[in-house]
Amino acid sequence: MSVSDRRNRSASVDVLVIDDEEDIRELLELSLMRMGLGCDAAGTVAEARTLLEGRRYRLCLTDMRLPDGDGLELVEHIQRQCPGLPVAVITAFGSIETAIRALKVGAFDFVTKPVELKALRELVTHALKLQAPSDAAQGEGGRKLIGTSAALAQLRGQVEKLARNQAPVFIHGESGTGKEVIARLIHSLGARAAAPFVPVNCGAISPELMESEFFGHRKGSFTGAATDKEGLFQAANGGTLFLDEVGELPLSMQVKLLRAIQERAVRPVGAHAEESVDVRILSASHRDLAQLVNENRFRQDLYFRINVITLRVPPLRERPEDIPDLAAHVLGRLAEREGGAVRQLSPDALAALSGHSFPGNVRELENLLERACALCESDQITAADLDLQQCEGLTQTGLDLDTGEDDDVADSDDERIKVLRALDENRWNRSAAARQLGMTLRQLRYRLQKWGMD
Ligand SMILES: Nc1ncnc2c1ncn2[C@@H]1O[C@H](COP(=O)(O)OP(=O)(O)OP(=O)(O)O)[C@@H](O)[C@H]1O
Repeated sequence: MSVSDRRNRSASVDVLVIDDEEDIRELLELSLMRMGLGCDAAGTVAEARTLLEGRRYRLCLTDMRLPDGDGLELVEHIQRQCPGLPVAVITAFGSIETAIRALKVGAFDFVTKPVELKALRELVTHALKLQAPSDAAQGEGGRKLIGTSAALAQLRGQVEKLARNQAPVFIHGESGTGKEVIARLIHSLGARAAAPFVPVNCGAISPELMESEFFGHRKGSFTGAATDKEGLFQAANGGTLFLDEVGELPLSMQVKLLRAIQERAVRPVGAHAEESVDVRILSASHRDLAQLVNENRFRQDLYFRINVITLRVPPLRERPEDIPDLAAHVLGRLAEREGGAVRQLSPDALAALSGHSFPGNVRELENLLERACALCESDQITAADLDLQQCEGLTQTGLDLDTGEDDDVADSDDERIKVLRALDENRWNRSAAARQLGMTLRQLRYRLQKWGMD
C-alpha cells in the first residue's frame, strides 16, 4: 500500500511533515502512521504555508534546509499564524547551534538526522500532550505565580510560552524570588506534566556522591552501595530535572552532566551499559553564570547547553506592587494551615512592607508574616507586629549573603546568631535554613564546620 493510500485511510490528519527529500518524507510519514497518526507532507516552505492555511495540525515537523527557505522561517511563521501549534525541527547530526537557534525562536524541540524512531516517538508523544494555549493560560500559570507587577505579567507570559516547548531554561534571580515556583509551572503547564518534576539542589550533594546521585549505581559498585539505586535522571525520566543552584556543580561533574544531556543517556556507577533517558533540563542560580564562565568556574559548553533561554526573576524590592497580593496569598495559606480567620494587614503594616528592602525576597515575606501571625493576637497585623526594624538591623549586621565558602567572611557573633536563628526557625532543617539565609547548603555546612557545630 502506498503512503498516500495509507494517508487517505487515516481518520484525521495530525502532523505536517516538511522535507524536500522524498525518501525522508516517506520514512517519517510511515513512522508516524505506525503511531496511528495521519500526516500531510510538503517539500517546500510555500507548500507548507498553503497546507497550514487549510488545516489545523497538532504537530509540525520540518527539515531545516528547504529549497525556498529554511526551517527557522517556518518556526517564526507558525508562531505568528498558528500560535499553539508545536513545531519541531530536524537538524543535521552535530549541528547543535542550529537546533539551539530554532529553540530560541520558539521551536518545540528538535531531532537529529538520521531520525531515530525512539527519539521521534518521544517527541511526538510530548507534543500531542500539550494543552491548547487558552486552557494553559487559565490553568496554573495564571493562578500560582502571584503578583500584578508588569514584570510578573511578562514572566507569566514567558512561562506559558516556555511550557509549550522543550528548550532548556536557565532561571536567574536572587534567593527566594520564586525560581523553583517558576520551574514547577513550566513543567506543570507543559507536555511532561504527568511525569515527575525532580528538583535537586546542586549545592547540597556531596561531591563524592554526585555521580551516583545523578546517574544511579549498581549494587557493590562502591562501599555502601548495598543495592541497585536509580539516579535523579532516571527518576525524572519522561519529566523534568530541575538543577537548582547549578553554579555550585564541581567542574568534574559538569563534564559528566554535559555528556548526559548531549547523549540523552546515563551510565550508572558500576554499570557497563548506558541507559537512555528523556529529561527536560531546567536550571537556576542566584549567581551570574556568565561571570562564573569567565572565571573558569563553569564550563562554557555546559553554559550554552543549559542556557538556551534565560528568565530573569526580579527581586521583590524592584516590584513592590506585588507585595499586597503575595501577602494576602501567604496569609490565606497560613489561615488554612492553622485554622481560623484570614488575618488582614493594617494600612501601616502594608506601608511598612512596601518600604522594606526584602533581601530574602518572597521567602522573607513569608517568614515575616508567619512570625507576625504567631505573635499577633488580633485579626489585624500592624506594623509593630511585623517588627521590621529588627529585621533591617539583622540584615545590615548580618552576612554578605552572596559570599562563597572561600571568602574571608568576618567570623562575628552577629553572623553566628543569624545562622543559629535561621536554624532554629527552620527546626534545624539545614537546607531550609540555608535557603532563608540566601546561601547554599555547602556554604552553611562550611560555616558550621568552622564553628565545630556540624
Ligand atoms: N510569585 C510568587 N507567587 C507565589 N509564591 C511565590 C512567588 N514567588 C515566590 N513564592 C514563594 O516564595 C518561596 C520561595 O520561592 P522559591 O523556592 O521558588 O524561590 P527560589 O528563588 O527558588 O529560592 P532559592 O534560590 O533560595 O532556592 C516559596 O515558598 C514560594 O512558594
